[in-house]
Amino acid sequence: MTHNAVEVRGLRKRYGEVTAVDGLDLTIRRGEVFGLLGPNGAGKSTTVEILQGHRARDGGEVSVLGADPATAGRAWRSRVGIVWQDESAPAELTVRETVAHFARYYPAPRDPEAVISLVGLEAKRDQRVKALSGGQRRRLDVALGVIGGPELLLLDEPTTGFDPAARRQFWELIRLLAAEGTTIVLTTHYLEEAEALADRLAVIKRGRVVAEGEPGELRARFGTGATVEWTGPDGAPRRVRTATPTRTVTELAARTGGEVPGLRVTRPTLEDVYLRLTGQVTDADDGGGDDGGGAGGAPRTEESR
Ligand SMILES: Nc1ncnc2c1ncn2[C@@H]1O[C@H](COP(=O)(O)OP(=O)(O)OP(=O)(O)O)[C@@H](O)[C@H]1O
Repeated sequence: MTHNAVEVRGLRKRYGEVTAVDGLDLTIRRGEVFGLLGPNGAGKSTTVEILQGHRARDGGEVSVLGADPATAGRAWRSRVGIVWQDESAPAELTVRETVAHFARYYPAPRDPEAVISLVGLEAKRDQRVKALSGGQRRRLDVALGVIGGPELLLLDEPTTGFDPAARRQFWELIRLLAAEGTTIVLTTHYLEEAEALADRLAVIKRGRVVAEGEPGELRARFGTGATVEWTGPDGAPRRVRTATPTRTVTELAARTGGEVPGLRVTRPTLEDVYLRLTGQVTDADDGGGDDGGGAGGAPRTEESR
């Protein structure tokens, strides 16, 4: 019996010639919110579909709530909540009818009215599904994902197409569910979403995990150093990446005899770390190292990587 909600070792999946998942390892603890990040085609949806038991794997070991999703039965299924990318709740039913209808599929469902309130659809409870906005529809999808009272909730890009306010409201909902003890796994392309929600996250590239940890830990591990920018004596912008920004600024200040024009010191964001980890930005793109100096140019810097 494992205390982890999800354990994946050496997972493999091919579609014909395409290797979608290529030896993926993942450990997701009970009670945590876990984010899966990665560029288009990295293998996130395939992985989530395998965890749901909706896609067969070609190799590796998978345990979800202590069972293998490939062979787990109905009782296991009722413990796992799923929010599909394209949910198709019956359009003619009202919100209340839809949630009550889905509740009947589960042995111990949550109270439909409470779930409608939880996802913030009280005001729309008697509205037909077809009359809901995209964001409201997505909330209904989440309501259907949690109506069975799942221990684990799997969400594939839940906030795609949300406006910023709807996204914030959705985050609150995820936090609420997490506070109630639900383990949550979500894929997202929004770095700020991963940072806001995830206790831990994994960055996937070409079907493998290239980094895993707490958002702050990943930033600290892979995003060391800082970028110092200023305006050179010729008026042109200068930029260096350095592990010792204070020293760089002190040297610059000594050189300019006081205020450094246009000075800006920035630390890498999670997005910077992510783009480097997935190879979508290189150090060179990112102003890494000595930029060549020029008149009154860059002070000597220590490379951070
Ligand atoms: N049903 C399928 N048949 C054939 N190839 C597929 C199928 N589903 C996914 N693939 C391929 O497998 C790879 C991984 O796809 P997957 O959808 O898992 O990635 P993803 O990380 O979820 O991408 P996105 O961020 O674009 O949703 C891609 O190259 C994709 O084209």
